[in-house]
Amino acid sequence: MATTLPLIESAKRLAAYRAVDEHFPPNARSIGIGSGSTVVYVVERISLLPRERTDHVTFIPTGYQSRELIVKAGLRLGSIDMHTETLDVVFDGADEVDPYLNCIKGGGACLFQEKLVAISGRKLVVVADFRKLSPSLSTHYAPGVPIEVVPLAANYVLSRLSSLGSSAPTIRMGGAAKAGPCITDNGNFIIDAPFPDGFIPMASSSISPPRPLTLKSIVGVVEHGIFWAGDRKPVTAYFGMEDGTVSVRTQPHHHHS
Ligand SMILES: O=C(CO)[C@H](O)[C@H](O)COP(=O)(O)O
Repeated sequence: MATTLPLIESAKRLAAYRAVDEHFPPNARSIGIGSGSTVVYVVERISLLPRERTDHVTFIPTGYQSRELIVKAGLRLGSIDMHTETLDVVFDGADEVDPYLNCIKGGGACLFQEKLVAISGRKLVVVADFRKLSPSLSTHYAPGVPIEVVPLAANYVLSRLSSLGSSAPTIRMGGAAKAGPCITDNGNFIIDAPFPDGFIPMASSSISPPRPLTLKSIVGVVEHGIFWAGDRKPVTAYFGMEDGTVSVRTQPHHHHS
């Protein structure tokens, strides 16, 4: 394991640097900054740009971690609730990405704000390493689909998810640093809901399949971590590969709405 860690970190960094180099607009006004360990390198790259390219840009975070990254890099912090203008671009990580660039997100429990910021952008640029590539959603990322729920409704949502076909959905725990459940930046719980292979249908970029939408109609579900490429503006994904290259993918079909 000691030898694979630097490889993965360098894969993340290569993907993030290339994504910034190709998508940070010359006259940027506002940029969304997502969450996770890969986005750290996005902010690192942005902070290396000439100040005149970043001085007038407002950076919109997707949670506390991302807010701290922006502040510590000396960049100008904004907030999605204060911001009405479409963001030029949103950079974010992902837990699993299928060939249509549909994603599972929420491994870091930030999926609600990530989705809010992603839909507020003109385009989404995903940065990840090769481990995130997946032929079909919910086959590679073992915990399944992260779902943010109002705490009072957690048991009800668990039972609804089981009857929908999720195998052993669980409330995410805080781990060593927190007794009891993981609490999101919005004060909610996360349920991780694994689904059997094929449950989440492979969708082309223009179709939002009906089944996952039923997740949203469960009382108590705030948001789920399936990011349909068709729900958003164009998506481009940068994957740092094992051989040191970066694989750039765009949606097979672009729909401009
Ligand atoms: O969705 C997320 C947080 O909710 C992250 O973007 C996702 O977990 C990827 O993180 P990392 O870059 O550390 O693998």
